[in-house]
Amino acid sequence: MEDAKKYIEDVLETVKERDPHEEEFYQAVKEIFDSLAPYLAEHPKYQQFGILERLVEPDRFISFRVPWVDDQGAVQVNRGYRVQFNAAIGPYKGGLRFHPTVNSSIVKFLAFEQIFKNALTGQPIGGGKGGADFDPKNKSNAEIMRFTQSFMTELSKHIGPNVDVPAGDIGVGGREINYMVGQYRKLRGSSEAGVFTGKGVDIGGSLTRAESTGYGVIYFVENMLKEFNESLTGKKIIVSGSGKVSIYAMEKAIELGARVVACSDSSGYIYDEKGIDLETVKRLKEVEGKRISAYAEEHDHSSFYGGEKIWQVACDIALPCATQNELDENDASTLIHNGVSIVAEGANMPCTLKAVEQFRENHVGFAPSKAANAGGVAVSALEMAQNSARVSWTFEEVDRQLKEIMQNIFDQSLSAGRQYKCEDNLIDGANIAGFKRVADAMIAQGVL
Ligand SMILES: NC(=O)C1=CN([C@@H]2O[C@H](COP(=O)(O)OP(=O)(O)OC[C@H]3O[C@@H](n4cnc5c(N)ncnc54)[C@H](O)[C@@H]3O)[C@@H](O)[C@H]2O)C=CC1
Ligand SMILES: O=C(O)CCC(=O)C(=O)O
Repeated sequence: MEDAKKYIEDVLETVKERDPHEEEFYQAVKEIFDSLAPYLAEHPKYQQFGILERLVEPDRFISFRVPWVDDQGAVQVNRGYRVQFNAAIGPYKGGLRFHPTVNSSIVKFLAFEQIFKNALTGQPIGGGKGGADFDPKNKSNAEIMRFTQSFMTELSKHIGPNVDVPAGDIGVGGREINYMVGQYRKLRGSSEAGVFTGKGVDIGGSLTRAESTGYGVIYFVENMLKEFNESLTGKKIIVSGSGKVSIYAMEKAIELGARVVACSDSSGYIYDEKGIDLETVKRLKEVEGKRISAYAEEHDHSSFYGGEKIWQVACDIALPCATQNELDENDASTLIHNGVSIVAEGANMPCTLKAVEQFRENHVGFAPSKAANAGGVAVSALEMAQNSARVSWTFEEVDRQLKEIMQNIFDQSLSAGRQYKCEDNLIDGANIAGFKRVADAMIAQGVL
């Protein structure tokens, strides 16, 4: 065990020395490697084959200029990225994020997480992620189109249905994906649909993809509750964000009898004791592009708390579904003090390492992002399968497969946690189960 711990520490030290400014990337690597000591101790082959050293270095890190012209005729320049991290079990797969905070650390942490998340789904997909430091807020439709076309002019040289298949993430939804598909087709003179997922259904997208990440989070939580013979009925839930993941997590939770009382955006949160009226949130966010405060203006029994964090609202279940490191150790203490029993990560790495430690110490049921939010990428892989076979499955069929995949991810994570940590620890369990699949595939293919 001591040898395994030393091996992990050495590789973590190298990561820090090589890219000292990449804090989020280091955090993501540490979160996974900290789970692995007992497993590595039992299987020395991983050290012999240099698996950890190879895992932390991407196959390829692509960074490029994205020039575009705004509505005033001025030239703007952004930086685009694609990290092709690991393809041991399939083509690179993972979303694109358009947000001003995107940098090398953010895209590397997201791509690294994606390797293990994708492995947990059991499907043949490797790990990648990308994006740009472009802010889509307050941009016209024409500006969004010109930006995405310029972004795709460069990215198209690096992707393909059997090479790298991007999708959406923060700031990238159906409209942006459709523009990118259009530009790819024009540049390549090819009508292959499978180069992107999250496409509009009319151009080869899969039914249920839009809902899949949020629904998957709730299916995962249902599995956790079943262990205690409990259900979602009557549970009080809070959900951060009000974007693609949050909206469909709220939708499924409400459908299954929970009471969602609060959600947020980057300006603050709303609280509605009677339960959030989701149709209003959908209209405000998906159609009108308004701030969440507009909800309180329309609903007398609700309030808006500007600039405040949602985690002060007492609840049974908290779902951080907005962005990385949005929930720190102080927020964790507040939630624990107010009696939270489950925290499930819909966003990628929304809880800091110290917050996770607090949840562990206080026996709060904790669903880590790579397991809980894997439903989105899992349905993306189902979209790829449908595109290859030139078929379209019904909403019910894709939803059925999604449920089954989330159940499998839960079962694998629970049993690996029990086997190597002797406890119901989904964090270590998910990390070990995901690592095993990728590392074994790497060993089987030689030193590359
Ligand atoms: N879209 C997908 O299929 C998947 C997304 N994710 C992750 O889920 C998270 C959300 O992604 P999407 O819903 O796709 O993005 P989105 O762009 O549709 O929504 C993001 C939401 O987060 C809010 N937000 C951003 N910063 C915030 C802050 N500091 N405090 C409160 N709210 C804040 C925004 O206002 C917006 O409501 C990200 O971490 C993403 O990586 C994970 C798996 C799949
Ligand atoms: O559907 C996909 O390929 C990407 C999903 C994603 O970016 C994620 O799981 O974080």
